[in-house]
Amino acid sequence: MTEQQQASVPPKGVRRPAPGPKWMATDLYTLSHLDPPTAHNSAILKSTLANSLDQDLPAIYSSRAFAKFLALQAKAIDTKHCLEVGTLGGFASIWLASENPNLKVTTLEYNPHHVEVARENIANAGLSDRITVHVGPAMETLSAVLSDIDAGRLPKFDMVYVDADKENNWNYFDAAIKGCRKGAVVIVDNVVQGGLIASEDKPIDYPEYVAGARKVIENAGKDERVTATVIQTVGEGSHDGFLFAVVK
Ligand SMILES: C[S@@+](CC[C@H](N)C(=O)[O-])C[C@H]1O[C@@H](n2cnc3c(N)ncnc32)[C@H](O)[C@@H]1O
Repeated sequence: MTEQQQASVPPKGVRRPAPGPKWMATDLYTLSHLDPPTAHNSAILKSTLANSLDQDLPAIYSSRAFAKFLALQAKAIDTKHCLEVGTLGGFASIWLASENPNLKVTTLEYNPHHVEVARENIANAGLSDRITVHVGPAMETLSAVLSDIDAGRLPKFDMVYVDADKENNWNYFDAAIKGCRKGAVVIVDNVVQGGLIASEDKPIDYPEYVAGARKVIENAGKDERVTATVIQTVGEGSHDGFLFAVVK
């Protein structure tokens, strides 16, 4: 191992190592070609992030390339109804709906300030008729949404994106599947945690995030309702990854 490589190895127990310069440069290069400022939704997404920052929301939105991946995945399976758990300022929701004109998003958020900013961003994007934000702890609002699906007031989910309190990953996954159609895709973000899921190193912070990531991976592996894999990612969002499951 060279000195430079040694210097780039993060200290033990770090869940979110600083993004390597090559990861960042690669994201910037690919985004500049595949998601240029002339893209149809570029101005809306830029102002969503700027307004969220201005109103003190934490910068924990999905990375730009990953949010577009979600929107393209929704397009690939002709998603009409997508559930998002964890809205923040609405960045991923706005990506999903702005890229897919026939898609409706149901998104769940418990922080009233995040909800207020998200609704403002969604209205500015002209998407209030297709993105519905439910306020409250997601296990409670999800239960109400599932009742609406059972009663036929809402269509089943074609796609689910879980990105909230990581300790509840499995609870959201398990509950959301009950509202999914066969062939639906369920994506759970941040399940790699800088590789700590496969390490004996103790996380220096948020050990419950690592535990929540392991729990959803281990339970999904035993769950007859789905088939799943995990894809690791690096980039502006550090070293992490997502669980990708298809409902049988
Ligand atoms: C990582 S952010 C979501 C980012 C968003 N998906 C995006 O890409 O723009 C996680 C969000 O989940 C919310 N959250 C955390 N625990 C929650 C809970 N129990 N119920 C509902 N929302 C929750 C947080 O307030 C935060 O806004």
